[in-house]
Amino acid sequence: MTIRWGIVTSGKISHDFVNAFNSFPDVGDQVIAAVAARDKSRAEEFAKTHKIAKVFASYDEMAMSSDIDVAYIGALNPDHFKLSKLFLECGKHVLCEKPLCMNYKETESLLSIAKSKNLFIMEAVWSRFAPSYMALEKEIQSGKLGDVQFVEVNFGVPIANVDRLRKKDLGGSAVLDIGIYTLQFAQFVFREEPVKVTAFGEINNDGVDVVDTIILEYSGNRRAVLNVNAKIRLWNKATVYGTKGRVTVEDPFHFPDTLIHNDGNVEKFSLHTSNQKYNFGNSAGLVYQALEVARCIKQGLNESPRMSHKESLLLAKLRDMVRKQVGVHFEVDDKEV
Ligand SMILES: NC(=O)C1=CN([C@@H]2O[C@H](COP(=O)(O)OP(=O)(O)OC[C@H]3O[C@@H](n4cnc5c(N)ncnc54)[C@H](OP(=O)(O)O)[C@@H]3O)[C@@H](O)[C@H]2O)C=CC1
Ligand SMILES: O=C1OC[C@@H](O)[C@@H](O)[C@@H]1O
Repeated sequence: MTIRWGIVTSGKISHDFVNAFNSFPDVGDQVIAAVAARDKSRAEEFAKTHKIAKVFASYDEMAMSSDIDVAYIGALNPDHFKLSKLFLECGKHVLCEKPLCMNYKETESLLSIAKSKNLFIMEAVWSRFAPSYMALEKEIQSGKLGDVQFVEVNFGVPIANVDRLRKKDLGGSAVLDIGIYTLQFAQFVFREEPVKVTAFGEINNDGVDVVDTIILEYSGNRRAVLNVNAKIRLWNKATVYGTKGRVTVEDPFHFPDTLIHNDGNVEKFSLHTSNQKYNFGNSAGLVYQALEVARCIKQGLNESPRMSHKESLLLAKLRDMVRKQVGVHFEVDDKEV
């Protein structure tokens, strides 16, 4: 069974996703079959660049076609719910860029639509499929660190002036865009809902958070301190501390290629290099989530155990809690889904 992908939008991350896919040595029985954009000429240009066979004049046309099995949604945050819903209701599986939705309400509604249609959907938290994350999980589960007590993560990228980050109507929010990676890292380590969330930050003149400091408290007085910053570049690493030692996930922790183990051993994970031009760091790693999507679809799964629906719901809940404390409110928060 060939898995046929339909790329939704001709944007930067869609470019990176297709580049990562096409440059990977073996994607198995999968193909990038089609693309759709708001404007057909942009879709045609995208298709020409990436040698994609089919171009659709609109998202709706591709959703209704029988030419694709799964949609990759590379749209702006406010359109994730609408477009994922469109493709699900047309019987297509979905991989939607992070954050899956603007808030918990949308996330819950979208996942229930997928369940009712018996279709696969996943939030593209691509970090979870990094080979280095598999090694990190093994290290934590091995007991070498002892009992994990503390996690600290920094994620600072100077993108506060990028429209999709700084403008509320485009879904701008540091916690939605980059803070999600720090939250998912803490959840990857502790695997339980925090008992307390404390957050404070800075908002811009559009009411969008550009800096967030988040403290997650877990059972047994375990904690995570997350520094999120859209104004300046930080040393974007994550460290997991236990009673017997620590492991550091080097910059960029959100898709790392280096782990520094407690004994000082530096473990490297090479990404398939190619002459592709990417918009974002380590984007070659975007292919690993696509391999997982295909695996799950072929096994008839509706979700991936590595980035489950429960996890997406919890991340949405935590983002809503952070936004409430920092003072960021979206119009969509007042709407019934
Ligand atoms: N996984 C990762 O590493 C990354 C993930 N992302 C995520 O991907 C998503 C897109 O980010 P990115 O690719 O940088 O975004 P872009 O600025 O490239 O825009 C993506 C698409 O959104 C549509 N769009 C652009 N402006 C508007 C607008 N004003 N109103 C409505 N639609 C518009 C266009 O679709 P069309 O082509 O159809 O016209 C565009 O191609 C975000 O949700 C972000 O969180 C982003 C970067 C990295
Ligand atoms: O997901 C992402 O990766 C890191 C940053 O580039 C951010 O803006 C983007 O959305």
